[in-house]
Amino acid sequence: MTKLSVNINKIATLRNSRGGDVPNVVEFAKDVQRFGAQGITIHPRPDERHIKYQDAYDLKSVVNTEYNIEGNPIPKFIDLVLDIRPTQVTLVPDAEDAITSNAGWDTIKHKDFLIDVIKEFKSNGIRTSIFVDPNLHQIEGAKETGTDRVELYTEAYAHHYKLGNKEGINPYMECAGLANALQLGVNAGHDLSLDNIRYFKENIPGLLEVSIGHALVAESLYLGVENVIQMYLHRLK
Ligand SMILES: CC(=O)[C@@H](O)[C@H](O)COP(=O)(O)O
Ligand SMILES: NCC(=O)COP(=O)(O)O
Repeated sequence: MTKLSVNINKIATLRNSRGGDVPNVVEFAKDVQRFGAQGITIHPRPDERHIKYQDAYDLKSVVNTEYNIEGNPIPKFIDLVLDIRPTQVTLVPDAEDAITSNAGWDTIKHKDFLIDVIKEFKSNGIRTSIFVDPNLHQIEGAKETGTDRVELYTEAYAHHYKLGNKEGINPYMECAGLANALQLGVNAGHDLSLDNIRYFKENIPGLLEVSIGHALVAESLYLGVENVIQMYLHRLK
């Protein structure tokens, strides 16, 4: 089974555009869990332009599914995650000014850093995942860091799929196969959508979790949040 973790960054973006508390991210998290989502993902960025650090604390008591916090492990982020102790932390090598995540880790170059950070999170009982491009060397490098899982960066898959280029799945199949063989768990995320999720799920062995935000919120504008969650769950069976 593949778990659906709903990324609620975009709900915070909408709220922040007015400066008040509408829509309320905590209520939204409660609702998507009630509608069947098996996880909540947030990705606080250093400028807090969408999810604020306080949101991460406010969500702690209401997330009764898997709580996944993503981000660049700068000291402030590490402290936040150690304080909250979510189910999972996903490490993403974001530049401070990145509009959205745009690359996976170089697990070879940053091996020593990743080993240290991952050790600290795991020794505090937090499952770890690292965001990687679909590249076999990076999967091998990830294994060396001691991480529990990898999150495959699916932007390229989504792009190829939209162009009708089904072979875009191939590097992801190979990387997931290697990760399975190395006993690394496989998550995936970025630009996954109702259109492209079924083919991804059908072709990726051992897909444990997908985190989806941007498309899911956009689709919900037309179809409604509850319907959209049900549609994802159906495709992820
Ligand atoms: C790691 C990843 O792909 C997502 O967390 C994505 O970057 C969401 O972040 P934004 O909502 O800031 O685009
Ligand atoms: N880890 C990926 C994520 O949380 C959501 O990415 P997107 O669906 O907003 O592109």
